Amino acid sequence: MTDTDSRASSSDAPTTATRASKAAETRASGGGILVDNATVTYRNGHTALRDAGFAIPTGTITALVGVNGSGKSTLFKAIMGFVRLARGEIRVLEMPVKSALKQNLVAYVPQSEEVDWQFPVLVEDVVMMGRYGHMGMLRIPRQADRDAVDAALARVDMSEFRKRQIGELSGGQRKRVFLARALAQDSRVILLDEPFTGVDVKTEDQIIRLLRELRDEGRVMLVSTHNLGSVPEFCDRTVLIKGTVLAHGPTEEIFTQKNLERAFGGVLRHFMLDDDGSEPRQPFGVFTDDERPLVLHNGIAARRRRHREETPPR
Ligand SMILES: Nc1ncnc2c1ncn2[C@@H]1O[C@H](COP(=O)(O)OP(=O)(O)OP(=O)(O)O)[C@@H](O)[C@H]1O
Repeated sequence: MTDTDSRASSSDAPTTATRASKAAETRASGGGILVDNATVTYRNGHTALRDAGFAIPTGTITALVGVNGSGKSTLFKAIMGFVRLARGEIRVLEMPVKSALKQNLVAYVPQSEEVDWQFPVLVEDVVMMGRYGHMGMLRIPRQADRDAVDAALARVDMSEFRKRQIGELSGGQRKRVFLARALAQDSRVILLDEPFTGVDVKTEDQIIRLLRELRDEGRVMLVSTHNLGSVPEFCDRTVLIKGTVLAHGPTEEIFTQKNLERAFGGVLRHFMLDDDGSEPRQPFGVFTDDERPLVLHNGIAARRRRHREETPPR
């Protein structure tokens, strides 16, 4: 897909100073994802992403948070090489996007709306698609491919559904199948577009547990989500986006009331409550963009109690 027109100009050529700072960012990215000055302009002239920059290391889960239309999917498309950058650069695992894609290192778990659920295909066939890049031209699966599919289905607890048509599954089951496809691909970088939309809390917890395991295996995950309440629980880092990157870094530093207000403006429902009415007041703030609200106490994101015993995000 080439949804963009190229607007690169000679004045954007990197100077020695910018090259040095980019090298520093690449080191800081720890070989994960580096987005440097990335700008995407669609064919109709709309610039959906302007001079976006952040770096995330491997072995981490990063939330991509912003209002509808802030450029989250556009950023995913740019990392997947579906849209061209007008200027700037994206590097994945210290290589250009093209090379990373060629080596099957990047997997994408799409939003539900992007999938044709009426298309007659079995669950196991969807997961096998993750193996295509490992097969020859004729796409004849070998034992290693079948083993990878079996393992991936087992890991998301969907083995018993393997002969079902994909359209016959619930929303949460469909998400798990697409996660299994990413697992079968054995990619090091996994991009998840709204993995929690339309799934119940139990499935959401299952997905979060799996993402933590993948993080501990040294993979890098970028997760777009409107479930603000879940972000401090499982995302080590956060990228706040609104046409550009407003802020990025460790979630506890980025998920502040001030930053969230910048990212969401008046879009979020935001309540301020006093805890006991005593002076000086210690306000609770509740931000809600979806079914799971984010609770801030003294401007700091609170976590759900039941996750406190688990390994804290790094
Ligand atoms: N193919 C396209 N051509 C022109 N403009 C587009 C195209 N795709 C997206 N846009 C515009 O680019 C902006 C960013 O869209 P994008 O889909 O990246 O947002 P998003 O943050 O993923 O939104 P959501 O949370 O609703 O999924 C929006 O203003 C959108 O209308």
